[in-house]
Amino acid sequence: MALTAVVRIPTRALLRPWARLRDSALGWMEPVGGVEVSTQRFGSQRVLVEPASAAGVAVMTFKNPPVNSLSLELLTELVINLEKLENDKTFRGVVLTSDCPGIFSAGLDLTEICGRNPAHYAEYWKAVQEMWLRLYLSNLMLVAAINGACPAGGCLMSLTCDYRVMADNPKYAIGLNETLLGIVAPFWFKDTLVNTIGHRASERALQLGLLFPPTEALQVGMVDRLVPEDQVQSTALSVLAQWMAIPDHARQLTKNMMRKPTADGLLKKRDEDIQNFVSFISRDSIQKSLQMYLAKLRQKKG
Ligand SMILES: CC/C=C\C/C=C\C/C=C\C=C\CC(=O)SCCNC(=O)CCNC(=O)[C@H](O)C(C)(C)COP(=O)(O)OP(=O)(O)OC[C@H]1O[C@@H](n2cnc3c(N)ncnc32)[C@H](O)[C@@H]1OP(=O)(O)O
Repeated sequence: MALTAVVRIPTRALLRPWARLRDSALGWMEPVGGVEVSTQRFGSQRVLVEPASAAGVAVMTFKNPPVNSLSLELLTELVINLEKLENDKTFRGVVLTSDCPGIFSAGLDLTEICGRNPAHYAEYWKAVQEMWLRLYLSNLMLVAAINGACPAGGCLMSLTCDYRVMADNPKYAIGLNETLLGIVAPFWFKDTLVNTIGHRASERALQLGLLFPPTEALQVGMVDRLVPEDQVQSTALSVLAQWMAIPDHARQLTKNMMRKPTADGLLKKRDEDIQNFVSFISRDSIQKSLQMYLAKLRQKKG
């Protein structure tokens, strides 16, 4: 079924993006000559992209059941869809969210880093790096609508966003819990956290592998806002509407100025980071820890 519709955004609003917010607030919807905005839903098996009702905004929904673990396929699809949005200059902001009830993302797919061969670990780690670099340096405004549990790689993904809205449900937790699995968050995970919550709080959180319930996550600055579960996405969209009022070029240059030095840390030594990861994850002791952790997860039900 064709879902394409075309909305026309006046050229003056594209030249002055902040005018769009004001114009739409005034109920100005007249289709006058301008640039075509596709409202077509696109995406792939595990990543759905839907234009939101506000012009220039899309919602990217992860649907990799049961827990949105970041498999190689999901990572690849995420990057491809993000690139599509970036290449389509009509989009300025994206909400990232999940289709898995109660789970934003369970983080890296443990079956990708457990019981495989070094070539697979290298390929997988490159995809993890790529996901982080693309999201962290994206020119788009990214808002995470965290509608469930958000450990480890899921937390990292949300930390790449410009703003985080989380469901105020004490059952959910967010954090970089790698040490609980007997593994170590790489330096760029650490840097992303430090840039968000500061050095001391990061050191404590990383050493203890803390998973913060929503209220504590808000207190420490890991998320920016808590709302009832059914308002997570709508709040994320209204936050984006506020950010849209800022001229893109100024906001993008500012974002780049804040983030590029951190990203450069990895860009300068991607291959070395891959080698470190492969040799670390291939150790027998690490593989044993991961197998035990996976077994515990699987036993939980039994
Ligand atoms: C010196 C340093 C050099 C280099 C750096 C080295 C190393 C760094 C390496 C890696 C960094 C990794 C970061 C990560 O992201 S690791 C992943 C961490 N994730 C977690 O700890 C989350 C684990 N999952 C959970 O806590 C829960 O599943 C939940 C809270 C997300 C959801 O709970 P539910 O009760 O709703 O669901 P479950 O019954 O627990 O799970 C359902 C199903 O899914 C499987 N599963 C869960 N999480 C994962 C996962 N991350 N990967 C793969 N599979 C997962 C779980 O086993 C169940 O499977 P079955 O149905 O039983 O088969």
